[in-house]
Formats: sequence, C-alpha cells, structure tokens
Amino acid sequence: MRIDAITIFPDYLRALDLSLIGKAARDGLISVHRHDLREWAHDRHRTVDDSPLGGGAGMVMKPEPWAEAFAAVIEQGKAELGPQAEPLIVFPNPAGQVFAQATAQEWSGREWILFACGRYEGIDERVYEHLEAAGHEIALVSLGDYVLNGGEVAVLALTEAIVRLVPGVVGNAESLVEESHSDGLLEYPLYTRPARWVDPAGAVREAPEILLSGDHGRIAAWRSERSAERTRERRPDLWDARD
Ligand SMILES: N#Cc1c(-c2ccc3ccn(Cc4ccc(CN5CCOCC5)cc4)c3c2)n[nH]c1N
Repeated sequence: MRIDAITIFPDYLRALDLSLIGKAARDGLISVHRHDLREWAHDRHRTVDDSPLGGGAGMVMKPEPWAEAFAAVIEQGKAELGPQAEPLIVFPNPAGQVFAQATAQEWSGREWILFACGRYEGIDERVYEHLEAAGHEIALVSLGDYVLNGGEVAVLALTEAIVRLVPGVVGNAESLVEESHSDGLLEYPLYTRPARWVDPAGAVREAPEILLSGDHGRIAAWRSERSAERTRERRPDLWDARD
C-alpha cells in the first residue's frame, strides 16, 4: 500500500515513521509519502488561504495550490505504481461520514490512499468538484462529532486503523479477530498476572476465577457474555444495530 498525505504541517505526520506504521514501511509492506502543500503555492509568502467569499469567520484554503499538489502527487504515485493506478483520495472533514472499523477493513485492501489534510475553516468546494470531474474517487470522513483544527490528527488515526489491518503488519493476526468493533461488540475485560493484586489503597483485587480454570470453552463463553454485557451498557447503539 502506498500512502500519500498533503498537508501544510508535514512534520505533524512524522509520527507515521514510528512504531507499527514505521516498521511496516521499513518492512516494505507500505510506503508513506508526506507532501507540503506550500510547495505548490508560488507567491512570495507561499499563501494557501484567503478570506471566505460571501464573508464569515476564518480563512478558506485556496483551490490553486491544491489542484497543483494533487496533479503532482498523483503523477508521482503513478510513476511508482503504474499509469493505471488510481488513489482513493480521503479528506478528513468534520462534515464527513464518521469513520468506522468496517471502512478501515475495506480500505486496508486498497493499493493507494491519498490523504488531503485541510486546515483553517476548510478547503474551497471547487477542489472536490475538480477532482470528481477528473474521475477521481474521493471520500470525506470524520473521526467523530467533535471539532479539531485540521486533518492531520485524523490522518494519524485513520492510517493506524487501516494499516494495522494490512496482512503482515500486526505479528499476531489472531489478535485482530477478537478486537472491539471487529464483531460489532466491545471487547471483554482483560486481566494478566498477578491473579491476586493488592492495590495501593490496600484493596485485594482478584482476577475472575474462571480465567485460571484452563477450561477454554467456559472462558470463551464468559468472555462472550462480558462483551455483550459491556456493549449493552456502554454502546446501546451498537447493541441495537447487531445483525
Ligand atoms: N476528521 C475530522 C475532524 C475535523 C476536521 C478535519 C479537517 C479539518 C480541516 C479544517 N478543520 C477545522 C474545522 C473545524 C470546524 C469546522 C466546522 N465549520 C462549521 C461552520 O462554521 C465554520 C466551521 C470546519 C473546519 C478540520 C477539522 N474536526 N473534527 C473531526 N472529527
């Protein structure tokens, strides 16, 4: 998988060189390419924003740098992947569809994802129109119903959610199966040693006896019950949406 990200804060995305994503890149499972949008802003101040037409607060990202950036980055990607390759262009956007595990699963099979990180109040609408008219596939996604200052945080989250599902990235693929949301339910409570823990307040806290029984059938049933109980209590929306 090739991942490109266009942003005015490329250093914000250096976290993609770390940990799981960084190792996947070093292992050749993915390649990550950061691009500074200001490279395609040609005035002396490398301006990428201007006041909103029609008035209003804040600034809007100008269409010209974005159009040039997309053309250049897509040309670079095609040079690597072949002239037929096409990116999925993803815009983190507060008005986008809330991103979910099913989408992460779907996008983990894509050859090429191009993230476009907006800032200010957003990107001139004609950029989306221009890309769609050129036949590109675009998606607007939101991390959730709260307000960020730009798309970079979302790109970090989206990339981790997607790339960890790319075959070979997570060592123990089995751990991906039992995760929260992978079956539409929340994960069961987790315990490790010591089985008997005296906490700093002096309270004795025992792990559930069943987990020490060695009876894997009963343990699986117990975990399933706890997962259902948690989902009902904490996420009735997920519980009600179950098949
Ligand atoms: N993913 C994700 C996000 C984002 C996100 C993603 C990308 C950009 C690019 C710019 N911003 C700032 C911004 C904040 C608020 C608003 C709303 N507008 C309503 C009408 O009045 C003007 C303001 C717009 C732009 C972004 C925020 N926020 N929350 C998520 N889950």
